[in-house]
Amino acid sequence: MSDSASWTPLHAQLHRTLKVRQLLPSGQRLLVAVSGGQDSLCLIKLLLDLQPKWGWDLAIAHCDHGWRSDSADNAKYIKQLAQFWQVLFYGKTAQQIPKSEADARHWRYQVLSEIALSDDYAYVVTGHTQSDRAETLLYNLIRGSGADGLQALTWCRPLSVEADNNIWLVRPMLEILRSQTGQFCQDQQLKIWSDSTNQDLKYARNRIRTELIPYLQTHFNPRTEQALAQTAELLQAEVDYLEQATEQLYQQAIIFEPNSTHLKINRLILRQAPLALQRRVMRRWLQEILPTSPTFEMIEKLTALIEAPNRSQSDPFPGGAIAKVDGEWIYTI
Ligand SMILES: Nc1ncnc2c1ncn2[C@@H]1O[C@H](COP(=O)(O)OP(=O)(O)OP(=O)(O)O)[C@@H](O)[C@H]1O
Repeated sequence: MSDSASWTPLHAQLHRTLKVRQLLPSGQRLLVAVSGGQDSLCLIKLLLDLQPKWGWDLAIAHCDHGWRSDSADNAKYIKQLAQFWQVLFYGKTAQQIPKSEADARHWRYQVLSEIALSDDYAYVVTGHTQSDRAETLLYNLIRGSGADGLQALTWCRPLSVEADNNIWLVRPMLEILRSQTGQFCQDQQLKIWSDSTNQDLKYARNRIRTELIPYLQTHFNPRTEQALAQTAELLQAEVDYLEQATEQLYQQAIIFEPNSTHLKINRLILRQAPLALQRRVMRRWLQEILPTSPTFEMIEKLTALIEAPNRSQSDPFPGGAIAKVDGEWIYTI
């Protein structure tokens, strides 16, 4: 613990989570993503205080999207904090202002990935909370997601799906509420850099946070955030299990045609499997052949071919591929 810090229940909670879940092993180099909001400030302060116990090498990364008039001052503030804490600071400014939240996120993760790769950080750590998890679950539920989207924010995942670079994105605060991070910053007298775009109700996520969750808390369940996060936690284990079973079934049922890029899949093997796995295998197959993510309708059409009469075929998928039934096989042309 640093000199001025005292051990609070939140320190103990994070320490316990890190131990039980083995999220950030001792002695590792950690790149902590700090926006200046209450969650990531709470995260970095807790990690700094726990550092003597774990022996990590900590650094701070801040990404300036440039989309608020106070963006540069925000970045400067984080740099000053890093200097005060004597922690290495990486500040990156977007060359072009991102057009959407999704673009901003994409750029941010790319930047974090590049820093981690070039300066040898095996872990990038973010301040996502239990409240974020609950909101993400609700957001995805309303948009019609399956269990995969509802598991909402996992504790740990590879930072980049494309590159095999062994950098992990870790979210150690998924059991800590936003109300707790706010209280912690206040108790520790940490100045929060408030993000005016967080109040903008044109962003669906903000409306879920400021209107929908409080409504659910008042009228249905005061522990709405915890309950939704718990659902996400349960679904995470179930999705892991289903994905393993899917992979096994896929490998049993699929055949790669020699001298061709075509794949064919065995209907008799798939018929033995439950619908949940049939759908997942078909999604997996479509992910191989389509240029875009498969939709629910596409997966349903392909799944229907498992029981369809011989010579049935699908409508063209994006990119032009068609699936056809030939006896015990479904193949694409
Ligand atoms: N500008 C930034 N610079 C550095 N880290 C950031 C920045 N913005 C967000 N983060 C990191 O990401 C975490 C989540 O932030 P926020 O909820 O605003 O992002 P999000 O885009 O909703 O999340 P996600 O990236 O999972 O979709 C923060 O706690 C912080 O660790």
